[in-house]
Amino acid sequence: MKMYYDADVNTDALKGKTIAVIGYGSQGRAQSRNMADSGANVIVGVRKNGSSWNLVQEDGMTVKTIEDAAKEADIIHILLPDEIQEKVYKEQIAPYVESGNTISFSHGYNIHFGLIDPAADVNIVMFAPKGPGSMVRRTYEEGFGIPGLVAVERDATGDALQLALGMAKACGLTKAGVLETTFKEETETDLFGEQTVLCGGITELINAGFTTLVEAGYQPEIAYFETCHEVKLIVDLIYEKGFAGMWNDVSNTAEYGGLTRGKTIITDEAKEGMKVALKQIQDGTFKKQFADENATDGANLKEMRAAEGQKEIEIVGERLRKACGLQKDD
Ligand SMILES: NC(=O)C1=CN([C@@H]2O[C@H](COP(=O)(O)OP(=O)(O)OC[C@H]3O[C@@H](n4cnc5c(N)ncnc54)[C@H](OP(=O)(O)O)[C@@H]3O)[C@@H](O)[C@H]2O)C=CC1
Ligand SMILES: CC[C@](O)(C(C)=O)C(=O)O
Ligand SMILES: [Mg+2]
Ligand SMILES: [Mg+2]
Repeated sequence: MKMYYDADVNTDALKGKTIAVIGYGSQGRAQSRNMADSGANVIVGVRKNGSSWNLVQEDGMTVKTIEDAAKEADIIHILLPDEIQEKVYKEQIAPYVESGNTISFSHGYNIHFGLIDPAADVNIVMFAPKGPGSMVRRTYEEGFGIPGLVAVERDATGDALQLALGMAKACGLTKAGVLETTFKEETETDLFGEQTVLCGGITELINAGFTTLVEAGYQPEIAYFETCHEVKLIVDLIYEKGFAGMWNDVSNTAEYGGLTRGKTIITDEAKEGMKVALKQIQDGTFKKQFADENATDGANLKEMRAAEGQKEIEIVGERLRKACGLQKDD
């Protein structure tokens, strides 16, 4: 394992460099503000008719069209949704990329799957915060950072790693530590994590627990507290102290019940499903399915999104979060 901290980054790694952050969404907004607040020369490239354009200006950052930002930059850090990066890169970025420039990402998807293929005299790097944009910004404002990953796919100029680390440091990540990886490893593990555990797995687990209790006649609000609300509090314990720290903090009853019953819920069958999901990531099946989905303008995704919003747990949850002051009225 190779971990980089603040002290491993050359102090002048980004000296004289202009960084164009392309996209001002979850990661783009957080990362560009952090880097600018750290003293880096950051410009933001977004489309003129989109909602980000005004937001960049309201935040006091320099806004440009994607083409102008790409033209001006030494480092082009692409933080657009993965599914549109290929088109925007080909049409609005690639024509302006010069020899010795750096193309940077926070997820290896488009490079690993061969959708973006910069010229041979261009660096290809990644630094990826291991968490959502809101946390990237919040922890930076608190004087720390979240951990991240760094990878160099191509070092054309001899200083590609330091450029990536310079940006990671400016975002606050090297305060917590940045682990070296490859585009392949980051892409495959990130997709696996979000599909099977972090996003896909946990929502299905929570909803299965919630509906089991409701169908058995318990109040939905009680079911929500037990199967959803407390998840964060228990995961916070695991986040801070590991499984052992969590088991130590909960009652002996919970520890005994959890250790004997957990395995009967997440059985070998669940692990077999995880293996299938991993295989589909590795052999390109998922990439093809996602591309086909995007070719229909996300028709299935829109339907699934709408169905999620209609779930009882979402309706009960919103009411309860507002009643408890955990969520503000819209
Ligand atoms: N979300 C996260 O927390 C994490 C994301 N990542 C990676 O970071 C990258 C960015 O993800 P994320 O921040 O979620 O992206 P977002 O979906 O939040 O990006 C939104 C931004 O993209 C712009 N955009 C959307 N469509 C277009 C288009 N057709 N043409 C031009 N601009 C467009 C939007 O502009 P407008 O306002 O004009 O629509 C907006 O500025 C991805 O590679 C992702 O995998 C990595 C770690 C965590
Ligand atoms: C877990 C989802 C994620 O991979 C992330 C926040 O790291 C993403 O793609 O948004
Ligand atoms: Mg991730
Ligand atoms: Mg991801």
